[in-house]
Amino acid sequence: MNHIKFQSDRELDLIAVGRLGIDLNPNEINRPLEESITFTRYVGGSPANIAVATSRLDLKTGFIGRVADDQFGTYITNYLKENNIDTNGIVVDKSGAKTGLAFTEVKSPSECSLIMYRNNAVDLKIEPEDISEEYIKKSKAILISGTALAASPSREAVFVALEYARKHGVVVFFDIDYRPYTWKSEAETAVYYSLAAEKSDVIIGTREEFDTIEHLTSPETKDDFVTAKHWFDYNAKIVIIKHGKEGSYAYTDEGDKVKGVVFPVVPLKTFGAGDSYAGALIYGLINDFNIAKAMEFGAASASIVITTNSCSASMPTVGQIEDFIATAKKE
Ligand SMILES: Nc1ncnc2c1ncn2[C@@H]1O[C@H](COP(=O)(O)OP(=O)(O)O)[C@@H](O)[C@H]1O
Ligand SMILES: O=C(O)C[C@@H](O)[C@H](O)C(=O)COP(=O)(O)O
Repeated sequence: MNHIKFQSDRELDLIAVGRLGIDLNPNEINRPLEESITFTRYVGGSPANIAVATSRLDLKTGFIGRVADDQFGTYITNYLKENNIDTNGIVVDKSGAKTGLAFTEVKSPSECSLIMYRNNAVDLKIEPEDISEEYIKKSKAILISGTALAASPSREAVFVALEYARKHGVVVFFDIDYRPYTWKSEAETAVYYSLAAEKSDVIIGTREEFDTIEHLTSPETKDDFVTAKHWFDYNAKIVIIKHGKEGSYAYTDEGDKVKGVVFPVVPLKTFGAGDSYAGALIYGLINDFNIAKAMEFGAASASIVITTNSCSASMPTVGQIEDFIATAKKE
């Protein structure tokens, strides 16, 4: 049991809003990117990864976003359909904007980074008119990903989605998803992230990401409890603060603090942890798991995904997560 109130009479469980991109992961790893020659293409973009995760976990998942009017846009849309994600909220952009690319670097299992090509990125062309109130009211929850706040018209579209969600009792998950190269200034980042976080029910981020969005209001904050309490003063019911391989903490507006378990693994790469964690956590909360169990699902999903060379493609099923947890508990 958890205290998030999801409307039961909804066609969809989750609608993700925002970035649909492409990950290009090197096949030659454990070396600098300049020494990688071939890459494997995957659908990427944090909200896309999370949508694939929740759909793989049998949540009825939709998406609101824009794709480029080219082969990559076609590939992404087809991949979502193949993964049983409703694509009625996806708009083919005609402006000539291009799909955001994320080249990942795996210098070592613990030294991973991204080089992102996001000039004229099509995901930031999403417009307020792309947001359908009728579509959003069909869902139990929406996922907002912070990078969508980085530029107009995407920024305004997100706030329209937030208004519709709150109007129709749709739970708002806000994954901070801070990608610095997309933003112009720390102040602008903090303003728009704060405005969105104030309207959110569940906020998920790393310690560093919370430091970024609290840059203006409480720059000295580094304390998880102080961070969580700040957001409870608005609409937050749960604040999840992730700490990498040290695990995660959940704070509730009812005064609970829950430490998330970690499943130690030897990672192949570290990226993919956050999105797989978020997808499985959302699955758990929507299925009325208690917070500890939802976090356990998230941690297990993350540990599974970081032992692979991809993010979206390796999102696990419920059975895979349950088997992983059962095996880990036997060891
Ligand atoms: N090296 C690791 N080993 C095991 N679990 C990990 C590791 N890194 C991350 N995780 C799990 O994934 C969750 C999210 O990872 P984190 O790195 O904090 O987020 P992000 O990927 O968004 O930066 C963590 O809370 C933890 O449960
Ligand atoms: O969000 C992006 O554009 C990059 C992702 O597609 C990529 O898979 C990634 O970095 C995911 O890492 P995570 O945020 O740690 O899950």
